[in-house]
Amino acid sequence: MVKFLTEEELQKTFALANDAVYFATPDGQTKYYGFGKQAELIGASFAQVKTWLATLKNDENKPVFGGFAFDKQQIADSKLMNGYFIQPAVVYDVINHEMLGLPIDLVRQTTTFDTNVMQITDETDWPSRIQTAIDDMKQNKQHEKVVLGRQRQVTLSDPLDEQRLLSKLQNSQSTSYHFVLKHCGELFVSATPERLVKVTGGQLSTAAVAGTIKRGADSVSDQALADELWHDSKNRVEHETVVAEIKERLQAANVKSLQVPTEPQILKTPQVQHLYTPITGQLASDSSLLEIAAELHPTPALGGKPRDWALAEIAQIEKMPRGLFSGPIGMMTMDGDGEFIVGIRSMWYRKNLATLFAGAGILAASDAQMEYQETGLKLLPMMNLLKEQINND
Ligand SMILES: C=C(O[C@@H]1C=C(C(=O)O)C=C[C@H]1O)C(=O)O
Repeated sequence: MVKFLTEEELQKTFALANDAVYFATPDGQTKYYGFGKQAELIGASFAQVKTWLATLKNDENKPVFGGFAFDKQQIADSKLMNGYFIQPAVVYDVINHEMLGLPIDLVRQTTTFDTNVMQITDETDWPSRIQTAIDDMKQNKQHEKVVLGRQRQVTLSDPLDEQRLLSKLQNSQSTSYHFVLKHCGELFVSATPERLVKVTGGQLSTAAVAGTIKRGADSVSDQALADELWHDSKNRVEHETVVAEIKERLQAANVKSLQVPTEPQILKTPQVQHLYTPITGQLASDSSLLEIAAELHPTPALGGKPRDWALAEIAQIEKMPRGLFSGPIGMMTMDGDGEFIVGIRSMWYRKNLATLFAGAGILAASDAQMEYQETGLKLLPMMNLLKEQINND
């Protein structure tokens, strides 16, 4: 019998492989590594992925992994950020100790460096740019919400140590999903608390995650902040917009037995706490995971309301296209099950340059400076990973 690789060996293999993927869920039910390439699709749309899936070999129910770009804007010099899907040559299902496919040969050696952060560039004019959206929403009541993102460029002294990155990621952000996709020397990394949609045997689960406040220094102040968030009308409206829209779109997609709690819960990450509403239902027999993902994306947690106005605002106010940031990323098996999460708290890395992303829901009642601070907290999971590249253990 072939010995299953240890986590450390899997992380090392990730660093050595040209094509690799890692996907783990916070409920501990899913943890996959994939290496090598059996099939791929570059620049994927929902329709293209559907057609592509039908061409793949189905023998082992080997999953495919990948992500859709947030919108149609293109990043000119990327083979990953405009949408990319891969069926790896081999997939290691860590939870079930199963290997699907044949191990690939990796003879290359990696050299590891102590990688330092050399330079950080922020969009310091972001508050004044988002103020134009706030002013517009004050004037035009039908413009309810737009989620605006900013990017931070971090220049590194040396290449990323991917093995270290994976091992540090696993020990951080325990209430978030972990996703790392590598192709053509580019890496997309996300530690996101937000599920877009999961389907298991026709049972569908999604969630609204919107409305944010910082964490407290101790449990008393943390609870006080959670209470403040839960009772804050701006955040409750922001959250309710997302819940209502998800519900409406699922009903339009003929999802049955919808369960939508009337009041939100609190979801905590180490940096922030969110309003959170889990939503479940039953997929119609003629529907699919991909169809629901296409229907839901972008929810007003990442786009806004009305959707078309918000997408136009995003394209106009944000300086650079988002690529996979806030796009649906995840995995699917050939039998129709799978899970897409929302690619936030994320970064794109290539050639010693990391681009970090964070966004915030903007309403007429928003304060631009506070939203800038909130996005600063949302950049921390990826900043911490970069800082932990330095060998100090
Ligand atoms: C857009 C992001 O987060 C989204 C915006 C939130 C908000 O504004 O309250 C909360 C969670 C996410 O839906 C991000 O983290 O980049």
